[in-house]
Amino acid sequence: MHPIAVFDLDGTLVDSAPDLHAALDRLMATRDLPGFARAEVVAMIGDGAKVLVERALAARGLPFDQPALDHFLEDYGAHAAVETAPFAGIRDTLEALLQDGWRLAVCTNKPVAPAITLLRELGLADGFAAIGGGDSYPTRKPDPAHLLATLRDAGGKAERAVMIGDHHNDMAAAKGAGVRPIFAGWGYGPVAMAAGAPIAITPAELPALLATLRDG
Ligand SMILES: O=C(O)COP(=O)(O)O
Ligand SMILES: [Mg+2]
Repeated sequence: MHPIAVFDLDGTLVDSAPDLHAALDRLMATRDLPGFARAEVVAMIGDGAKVLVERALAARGLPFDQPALDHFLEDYGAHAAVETAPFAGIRDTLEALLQDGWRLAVCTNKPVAPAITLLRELGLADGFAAIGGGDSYPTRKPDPAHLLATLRDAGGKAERAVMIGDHHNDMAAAKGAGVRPIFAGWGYGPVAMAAGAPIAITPAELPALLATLRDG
């Protein structure tokens, strides 16, 4: 069975904060509310679109409401790849891992529709055996069932997999699933979120790091 490298999306494969930020600011503008600084938005990312909108509204003293989420999803879905780009070195790293015999998958809390749109627009979608979104299965990260379902769809199993992510949700899902975690030090999460997992400072470190895990 293939070894599988499962990647988180936002903050790990792609720097998606600019388009999430822009869509959130447009949502706020529809309600005559002020927008956010990038650092504020980055700190709100990690638990999917609903929680993102919930956090943005809460920051303005408002409760969650469904029309706000619907507006955000429609707007973001149509503008997910305007400024969003893969982090430096990601394309080469994915290519190197495929060459090394790794199968690749994505496990993201972003809803699966914009996740697929985004990966397609960036020309990355074809490399992945499975893309498990935040609404693809009954639960999402940190629930290990999200990662295990993604692995199943990719044709792999936990013992031969690694999970690369930038958030404590990624590390928790990996731990719970019995998958070896790697913390993406280039992403949005503070390094304390690594919680003891090996840390890669740049994507270029991954092929060598994963080779030690596969062979070790
Ligand atoms: O959409 C989010 O909030 C997080 O998405 P991620 O799981 O790809 O980091
Ligand atoms: Mg992330």
